[in-house]
Amino acid sequence: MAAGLSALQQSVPAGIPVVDVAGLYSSDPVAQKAAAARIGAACDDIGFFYAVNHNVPVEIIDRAVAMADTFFHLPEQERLKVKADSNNRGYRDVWDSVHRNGKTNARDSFDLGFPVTEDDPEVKAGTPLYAPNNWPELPGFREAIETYYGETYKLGMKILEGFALYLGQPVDFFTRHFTKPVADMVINHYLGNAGLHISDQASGPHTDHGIVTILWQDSLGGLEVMGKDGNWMQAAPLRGSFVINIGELMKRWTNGRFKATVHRVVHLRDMPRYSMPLFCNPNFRTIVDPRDLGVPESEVQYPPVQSGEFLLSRFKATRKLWGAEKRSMVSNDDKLIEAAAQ
Ligand SMILES: O=C(O)CCC(=O)C(=O)O
Ligand SMILES: [Fe+2]
Repeated sequence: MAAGLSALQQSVPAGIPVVDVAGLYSSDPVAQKAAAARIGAACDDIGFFYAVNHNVPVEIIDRAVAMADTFFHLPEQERLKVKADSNNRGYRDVWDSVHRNGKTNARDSFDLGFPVTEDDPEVKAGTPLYAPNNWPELPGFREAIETYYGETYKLGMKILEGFALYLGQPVDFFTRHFTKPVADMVINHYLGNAGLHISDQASGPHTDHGIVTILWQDSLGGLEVMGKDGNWMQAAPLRGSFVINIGELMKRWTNGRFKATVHRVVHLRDMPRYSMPLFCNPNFRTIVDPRDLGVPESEVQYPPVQSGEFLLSRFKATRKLWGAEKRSMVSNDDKLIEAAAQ
């Protein structure tokens, strides 16, 4: 069963639109364009929207969450058997991700990527960010998470088709760069602990690094998005929806037209919170250049970057496993992030 429009009846903040994406799956070009127009308008405006009618079966989401919960209840020594290296595959303990104020984010996670094998040419060549996934010996875990990954990945590709239509490009303008994508998924487990202070943010203020994020969050809330007025808006959980948001690479590709908006997670409750973002990023060597979208030379705000190198620079600035000491964002939004982190 796909998640339905009943979600629309639930309360969501005025600044974050709810978009019915069913048109993207239609063979009718009018329906496709209409969905793409709503998606594009949201990305031009705040860079965040809720996607409903997205074709990801709720049973697959529920199963992934249940298996994630089982994994995070394993004894720490079991979780550490699949400890992540600097390829973002496996278990990352609370120590790894650092917040702007020097504190660690109050969460641990399980990370995986687009499936590749040991004998994949990129893996053999040692290209960063390509590595086989690092699965725990937990019956049912791999199957549930791989299935979830596959379904949300399909949604990500549909959304990229919507972006292409909206921007007047061939439908595969973005997806053609996703033959071996650096599309990492993270299962976030926010510890939750009564007595945490607001500065112990579960996830400090940040913008996402890549093209587009497909985020599932549980029913506890805590995700906050910075509004244009500088105030935080609660991105309240909307049952059956995904939160979709634009990252820095897509902002660059669209020459600043699509917004990569600062967000954070504040979770001060005495119970764990789960979220599962899928970060849709293209093949490592994709060149992200606003001129490809017809931006005249004189108006180009962002020089071309190689997607993989750009992501690496961001990981190095934010993750201890990659050498970061204190979060220092490589972003035009640095001032905003600084202000938000006070
Ligand atoms: O947990 C959430 O709701 C958001 C997580 C997030 O923003 C991220 O992992 O980039
Ligand atoms: Fe994020």
